[in-house]
Amino acid sequence: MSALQKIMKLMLMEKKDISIAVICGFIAGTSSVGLFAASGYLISKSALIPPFYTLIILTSTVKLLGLVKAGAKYGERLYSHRATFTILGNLRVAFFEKLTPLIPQIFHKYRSGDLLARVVGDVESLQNFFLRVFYPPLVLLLVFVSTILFTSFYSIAIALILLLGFFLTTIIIPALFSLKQVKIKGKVRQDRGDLSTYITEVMYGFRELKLFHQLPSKQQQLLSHSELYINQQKVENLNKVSSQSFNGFITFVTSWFVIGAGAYFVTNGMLEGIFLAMLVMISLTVFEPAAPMAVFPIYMQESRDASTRLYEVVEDLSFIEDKRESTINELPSLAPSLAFIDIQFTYTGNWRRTIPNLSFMMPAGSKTAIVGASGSGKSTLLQLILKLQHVDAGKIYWGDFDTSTVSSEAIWEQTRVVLQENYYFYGTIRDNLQLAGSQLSDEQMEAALKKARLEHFSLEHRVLEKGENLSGGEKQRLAIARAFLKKGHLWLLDEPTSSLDAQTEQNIYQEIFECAEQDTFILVSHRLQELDHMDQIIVMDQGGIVECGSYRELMNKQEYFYKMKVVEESLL
Ligand SMILES: Nc1ncnc2c1ncn2[C@@H]1O[C@H](COP(=O)(O)OP(=O)(O)OP(=O)(O)O)[C@@H](O)[C@H]1O
Repeated sequence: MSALQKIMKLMLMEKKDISIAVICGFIAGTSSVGLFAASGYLISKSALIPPFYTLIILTSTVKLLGLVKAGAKYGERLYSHRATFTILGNLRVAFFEKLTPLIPQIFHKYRSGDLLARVVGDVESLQNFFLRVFYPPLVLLLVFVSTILFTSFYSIAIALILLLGFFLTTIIIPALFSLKQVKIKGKVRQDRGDLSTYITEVMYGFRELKLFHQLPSKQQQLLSHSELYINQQKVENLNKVSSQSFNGFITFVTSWFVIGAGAYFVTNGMLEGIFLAMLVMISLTVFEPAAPMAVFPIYMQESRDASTRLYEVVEDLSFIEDKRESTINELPSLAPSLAFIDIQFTYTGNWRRTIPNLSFMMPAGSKTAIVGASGSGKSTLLQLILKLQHVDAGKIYWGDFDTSTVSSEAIWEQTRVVLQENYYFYGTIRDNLQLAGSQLSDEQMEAALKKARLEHFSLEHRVLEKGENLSGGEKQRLAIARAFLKKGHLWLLDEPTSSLDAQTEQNIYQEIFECAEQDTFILVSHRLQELDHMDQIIVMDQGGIVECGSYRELMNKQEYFYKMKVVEESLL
């Protein structure tokens, strides 16, 4: 199924509004033609001084058709726009639902600005698919067929002239202009993507750019991208307007042909003169719904490209193949054992294996510390457990469950996580804590703040975007407070206290160990303090385990861990 067919399927969820819009459009179109036809007939008829009641009937018909046209036009606008906004809403939701499971792998391939351009720009472009591609041709066809049938009762030749005008304005001219538009459109999309990428980079990197005095040059680049985009948009709009104007010109030429042919038929007695004005008026109005056809292929192409761009992201096979069918959506609420069997992993785009081959076991309820040099793969291991990344080969078992068959949500449900970088939302401390559960009481949240040594914060304390108004240590403690409040029996802590002073760190660890007494616990740490009460310590280097054992065992062995410890002690 092509991307556009998928959009069509989503669109047809709004069948009711679409049908009403088409019916109203048809009534508006035919009543408009009827209104002008009746006016033309009325003008001719009144010249013959008909009986008074004939004039009354004709003027009433004209008035009635005027009213029907206005009402139907209103209905058409109302239902077509209502359908459009609902369709856009459905589209955004569908796109987001497909996009979220692909995070974070998606950022290996697409920059956030590009994704933003697709979510905002491409979805926005698709509003034209319904408003200008899908239903106007339907309405136009219905109105035209009925008008041509009506006209052919009076003159087949004039009906044929109208038919020719129809082909020119709906097929030939739009096709010619669309060829030019395809070239322009590609450039516009490219420029829009570039501009959006630049804007997000300048926005996110604003502070660094300022500190490194790079802001003016970046701003200059941004402005030149913006100018390029604006110029391309001008060219694009000029092409659209030229197409519409030329189409309008052809409709007038058609009307002149109708007048000429009609006059000829009247003088030859092939058409009654009283109908001439009516037929000319019909030719002037029947092309009204044809005007949007001038831009039909342009919008058709735009919709096709936009839908392809949207679906190429969410159906990218390099992400999908990682997402094997998950059949288990719930894990037992117990401390799990974890087993890594011959796992191999490489980040997308990296030439070197991040984890060449690794196997080990963590019993249920055990406390494990993972230590090692920076870049040795410690955080990667946590990401693999969380299914934020997927192993290339090998298996990870959660108890008896092969995690490739377990959904990510089921794993997250049972895990309390504090990563190196945590996100803080704009709002209050309460909003940020409620991430751990929306039903949490104030007492529970205040107790968690106390355990994380943040008792000086009230739940109403404001938090700025990304926690800008919190210190590094406060951010870490807030993340730990969230972990205290979360449910789950596996703790994954990645350098959770790296910004804290030794005393606070010790107090918080005490609280964490108390809380996690029955749970499986994994701590990634640079610092080698407080590790003597862990059940096992894993020392990693270049993605592999170089040493493993209890604190005592490793110290007695006097190899990697011992040497790291000696270096650390000498630096303290
Ligand atoms: N998103 C990523 N894309 C590509 N490579 C990555 C990514 N994240 C990490 N790496 C690479 O994978 C390797 C292991 O990184 P990882 O973050 O697991 O190390 P670490 O031991 O946790 O380091 P640190 O102690 O500094 O946090 C590094 O060489 C790193 O450059």
